[in-house]
Amino acid sequence: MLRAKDITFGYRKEVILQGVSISVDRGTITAVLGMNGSGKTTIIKCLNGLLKPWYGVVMLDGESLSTLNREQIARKVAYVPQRSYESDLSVFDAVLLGRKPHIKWNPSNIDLEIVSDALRTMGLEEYALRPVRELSGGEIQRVALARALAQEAEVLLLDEPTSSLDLHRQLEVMNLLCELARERGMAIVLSVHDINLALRFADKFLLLRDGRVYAYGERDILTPKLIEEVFNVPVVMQHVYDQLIVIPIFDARDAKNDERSYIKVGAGA
Ligand SMILES: Nc1ncnc2c1ncn2[C@@H]1O[C@H](COP(=O)(O)OP(=O)(O)OP(=O)(O)O)[C@@H](O)[C@H]1O
Repeated sequence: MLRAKDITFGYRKEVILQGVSISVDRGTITAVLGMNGSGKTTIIKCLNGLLKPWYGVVMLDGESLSTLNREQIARKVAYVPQRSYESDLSVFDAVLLGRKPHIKWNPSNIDLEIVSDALRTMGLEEYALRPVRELSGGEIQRVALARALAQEAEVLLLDEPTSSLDLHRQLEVMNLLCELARERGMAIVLSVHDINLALRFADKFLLLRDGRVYAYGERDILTPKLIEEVFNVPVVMQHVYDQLIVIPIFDARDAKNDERSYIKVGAGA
């Protein structure tokens, strides 16, 4: 559905991404992982055509993104940025904006129904008439997700979609994304810092380090050694209730030498 080949991109003269390739199939979730500044947002923006790669090509359903205009892209690709906007619009109108690529003159009853469905799915019905700027960070993040749902795109690109959500909402949103992938066949790419959330819900993993692909593949590529190399933190991986989890470990001797490198996760870790 969405393929990027050998993407190289930089801001001004500085190279940020080098030779990044990714292939996203319908019905799957790909998690993009890496340290702060490794290029996760940048690759997601390249996949959406918001940034034009210096080299390489992004193909959307067999067509090069560079040959499509914003509206053609928006009919197929929805993008939820990391920092969602604060706006004077009501929640309903903000979500209705998701229908823009489909609306000619006025929204039809079908458009309004789709917006209502998206609000319902994201648990936002009671907020429909409130201005977005009065909502909490997590509520605004759900508005952005509702708008992406209303867009009815086949590809969903999400930049840290769970970063402002409480534990309950994180699981709710990730389960919803799984449902969208499995039942509607959407191709989903998300950047995420919570490696355990990624492990639990994603099918494929793209690990970036300094703008290059350090590893790319299915769950079996994620080993403690690889995670340590990418995040510079030693970890162990354990099964808990059939769920593989990553636990950062604390080495007192090394931490004494370099406090920045290690994260303490609690006694006995
Ligand atoms: N508009 C910009 N102009 C110049 N440099 C930028 C711009 N946007 C990002 N960068 C730089 O590009 C690099 C990659 O940024 P990017 O936002 O893609 O990283 P990220 O992996 O998403 O980081 P984070 O986990 O902190 O969100 C960083 O060094 C950042 O400072």
